[in-house]
Amino acid sequence: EITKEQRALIKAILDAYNRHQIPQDVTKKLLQEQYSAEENFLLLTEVATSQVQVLVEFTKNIPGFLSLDREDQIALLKGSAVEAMFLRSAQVLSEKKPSGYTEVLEERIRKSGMSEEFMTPMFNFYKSIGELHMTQEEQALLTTITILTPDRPYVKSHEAVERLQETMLDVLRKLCVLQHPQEPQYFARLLGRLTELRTLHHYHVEMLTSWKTNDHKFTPLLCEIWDVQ
Ligand SMILES: CC(C)c1onc(-c2c(Cl)cccc2Cl)c1COc1ccc(-c2ccc3c(C(=O)O)csc3c2)cc1
Repeated sequence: EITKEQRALIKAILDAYNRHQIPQDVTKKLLQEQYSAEENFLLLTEVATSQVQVLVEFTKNIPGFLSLDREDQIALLKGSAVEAMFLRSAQVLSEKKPSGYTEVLEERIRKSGMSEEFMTPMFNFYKSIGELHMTQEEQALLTTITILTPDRPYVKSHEAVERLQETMLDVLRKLCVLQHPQEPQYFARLLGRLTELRTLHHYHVEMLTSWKTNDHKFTPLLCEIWDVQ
């Protein structure tokens, strides 16, 4: 019972999701460079910065996003960047056919000078995403739903964002029923991941502080989007 409009919406979001990816010359470095806590941190910072740029381009292609209040668009991007990056890195780490990035990315995250306490929840999340075997459409829609979360700090037109998010939730719910007929709880499990993302987001604020105290530098874009420095 997916309508024609909803099919068009899925296509638009999936196309945007596939079109906007980190350039090869950036991700390739993860495979080539030395392994040291310093080098790993620098590489992850470079990749995260590139991922934020990709995220901004993807978000601009979410139908309806650009008609939101301009300041709300910024508030949604700032509020969702970390969660969208957890989702993206989770997809890379849980690829069935390891793209070669899977191992190196895990290794570099584990050895980037981040305190141990964040490893467990972070890698539990990665495991729980892997177990879902999400399709491309589900990954793209879940990222979209995360971005369109109305209760981010400083969002003024809460209802406008909520309406957009509900449109996407409705599409995702129908898609889950279609693509996972044997798993009636699948949609609920996906939404459970969004709750886990919020928790990781809270951890991430402390992660940044622990890196900062060890005098780790971020890029201007990351400082801007994460309100650090
Ligand atoms: C500033 C930095 C030290 C940092 O702080 N918190 C986190 C951070 C961490 Cl450590 C975990 C989760 C979220 C964040 Cl923000 C990070 C690193 O963030 C990342 C962002 C994005 C990728 C990422 C995306 C796509 C791809 C692809 C692909 O698309 O083909 C191939 S390799 C790859 C790698 C990895 C790490």
